[in-house]
Amino acid sequence: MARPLIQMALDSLDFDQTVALAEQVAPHVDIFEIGTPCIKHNGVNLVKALRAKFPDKLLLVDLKTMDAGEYEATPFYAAGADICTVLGVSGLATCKGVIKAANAHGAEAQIDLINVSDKAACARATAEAGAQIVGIHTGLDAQAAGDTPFGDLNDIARLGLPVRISVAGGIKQSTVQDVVRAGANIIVVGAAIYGAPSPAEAAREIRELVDAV
Ligand SMILES: O=C(CO)[C@H](O)[C@H](O)COP(=O)(O)O
Repeated sequence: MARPLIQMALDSLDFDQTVALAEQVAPHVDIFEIGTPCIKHNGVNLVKALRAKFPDKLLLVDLKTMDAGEYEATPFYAAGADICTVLGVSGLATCKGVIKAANAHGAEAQIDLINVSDKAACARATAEAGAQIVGIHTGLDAQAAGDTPFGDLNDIARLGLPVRISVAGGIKQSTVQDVVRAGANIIVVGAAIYGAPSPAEAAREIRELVDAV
């Protein structure tokens, strides 16, 4: 298996703080995720700024698109996004729109399985439609209620679909190696890095743990 990628979730609303945090953790992560609240607040200009500052990093824009897939995603790919997310609950037509926009830009579409009731069916159908990545995702509100992404990760990994698997939802130092072993190709980390006393140090620890598996 290719080396798992580490994705840093940039979840601040503040433009300058987001860029500053990206600078701190850059040596240790592969993908910068512009989180949903952050992209809603700052828009496409933040994509352009991060693209210009970090030409060698992958950029994921967490649009969580729910409708008008191609129309919504196109300007973000055009601004330099490598990956945009679309909600599996939006339905196949919207997912296909984002996949089409991704393909038109030589980029990738990620299907977020958050709150999808039949995750295996959604993952199968969207993989068949050409999605490159499916995201197992326990959102922040569900985490607060005690949920974790681990069971869903095992279920989806077992399907052996021709997609990369991303996992998000409270991943931290004590769980990151288990998710790598369970088959995650992209490990998303937010609070465990940005909430640490030293985000750079926390990102470095995560990198070491992932690379040691
Ligand atoms: O997409 C998100 C919320 O919808 C977060 O960015 C994602 O869950 C990662 O953050 P954390 O590691 O704090 O859960």
